[in-house]
Amino acid sequence: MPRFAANLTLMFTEHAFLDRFAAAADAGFRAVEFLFPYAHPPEAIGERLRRNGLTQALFNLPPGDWAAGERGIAALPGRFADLQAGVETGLLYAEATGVARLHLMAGLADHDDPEAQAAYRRSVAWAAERVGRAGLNLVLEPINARNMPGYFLDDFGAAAALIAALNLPNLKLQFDLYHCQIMHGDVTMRLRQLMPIIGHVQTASVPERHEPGTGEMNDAFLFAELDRLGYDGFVGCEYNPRAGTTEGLGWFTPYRDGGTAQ
Ligand SMILES: O=C(O)C(=O)[C@@H](O)CO
Ligand SMILES: [Mg+2]
Repeated sequence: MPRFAANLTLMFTEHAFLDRFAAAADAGFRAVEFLFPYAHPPEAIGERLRRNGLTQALFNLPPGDWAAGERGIAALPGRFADLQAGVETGLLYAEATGVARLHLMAGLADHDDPEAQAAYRRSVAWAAERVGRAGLNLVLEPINARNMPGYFLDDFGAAAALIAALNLPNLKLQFDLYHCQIMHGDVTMRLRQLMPIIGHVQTASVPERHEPGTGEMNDAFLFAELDRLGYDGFVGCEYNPRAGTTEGLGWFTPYRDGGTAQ
């Protein structure tokens, strides 16, 4: 039975961010994820988790200047000091929340540019080692070009090749089912092939990025496949509710009160 994590950046937006933790718990979620916690003090996030009996499944390391259009800085030459500072900030929130994995965004860069490739490899290696010293995994997520034009990490094979090349025990793949379908298709076979390096999974319908079961994929089949493959992590619900978060949770009924993954 997959352990689903409500994505509080996209779900329960009927409430202020810090009130979404209670809304997710009231809806039956036992875990949450979000893109960024940095607008709030770490203690406030930790307190909401404890108060609502929630596990923090994932969040992203600081992405640079998001409002100015940056989507991560790991592949941007000349931003290594910013990358290092961002990891230290992320670790403060990791300590406050007890999260076991952090996502490092690559940024908007040409994936064929040797300087961007070198910057990214250096950033990933350093960040993985640094978060590893705190007992955490670092995950890398390929993102499709429709949602994020120009994003550096835009291929599951490239992500898997870098993870293999660096061969770090805490460096894993963030397998977003939505992106895989859009970029490559063949989702079940890629899950089977990449399962040994998967550190986090996310779900959303394709092409609209709504609730599971509302798009072209048989999402329930994929969730069962995760069970068949022995995946014991979280599945982040990174979707935009079609019409009200709670109204759209019918898909979740068979999975409510999932397990206790860390
Ligand atoms: O865009 C996605 O998909 C994500 O998982 C965001 O957190 C950006 O990485
Ligand atoms: Mg994702």
